[in-house]
Amino acid sequence: MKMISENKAFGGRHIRYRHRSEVTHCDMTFAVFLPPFANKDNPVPVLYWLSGLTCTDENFMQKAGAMKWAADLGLALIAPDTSPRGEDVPDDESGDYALGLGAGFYVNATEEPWKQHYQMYSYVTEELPALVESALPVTNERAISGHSMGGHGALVIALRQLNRYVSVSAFSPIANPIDCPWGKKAFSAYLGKDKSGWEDYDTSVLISQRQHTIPMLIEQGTADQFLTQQLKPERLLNAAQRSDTAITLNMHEGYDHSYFFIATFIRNHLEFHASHLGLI
Ligand SMILES: N[C@@H](CCC(=O)N[C@@H](CSC=O)C(=O)NCC(=O)O)C(=O)O
Repeated sequence: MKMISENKAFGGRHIRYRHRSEVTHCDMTFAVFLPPFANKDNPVPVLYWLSGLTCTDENFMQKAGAMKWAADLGLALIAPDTSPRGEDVPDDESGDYALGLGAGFYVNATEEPWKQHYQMYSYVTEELPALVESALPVTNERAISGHSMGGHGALVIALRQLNRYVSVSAFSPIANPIDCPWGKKAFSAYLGKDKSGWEDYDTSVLISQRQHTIPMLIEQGTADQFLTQQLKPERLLNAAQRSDTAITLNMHEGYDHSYFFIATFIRNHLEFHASHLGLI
């Protein structure tokens, strides 16, 4: 694991690393924020943040305003990239930002030409935590959150990886990817035309299948340009009602899909996770 940059921030450290991934078969970059006083004698719990379409590890750290609150709470932040990258890594030939580079959708692709590199589910749930927990002053107490495509990823991962995450939250998640244009295009490419495997990566389906007990917090702006065509948050409420699962979905008048919305409410989410991680 090679350090790319290190900057002091809010008394802690923002560091970017690059490493060879055995899972995605390419070099991967991720960012970490370590709060003040995190060291090998005092490892701290982690919030994993999954970003949305077109993002890298940088968007969240630079735009969300999360580091100040993470410093105060004693919480580490880890922000992986949103897809594999590199000369050998395929991209969408038409240049659609919702497929290929920056659009890994946190699935393990089964189809050519994607499957050699696009293994983001395994990367985020297995390889990256193992790496950071062995190399950095963090514990295996984990929470997970994300935005849009990353909100979808965070929810799916928390619902499938029982006991690996104590809490999950999301901003403007793609709630039912098997039934929206972004999700249908990505899942067709990565998972194939046979839709039987798609439901394993769909939050609304996973919630509807059985009662879930993991604490779940979701924010959604009413002025989000992707609200009705791509995100469909009402599907989460319908699914939760079917399985008697408790979720909190806060609708916010006038907020859009941007990081301005995330920055407005990120403190609540960090405190939500910190409370479940035993920090407050
Ligand atoms: N550039 C596109 C819009 C892409 C976009 O809005 N990306 C969002 C995530 S969308 C769902 O996953 C994002 O987080 N962008 C990065 C940022 O820093 O804002 C367009 O032109 O419409």
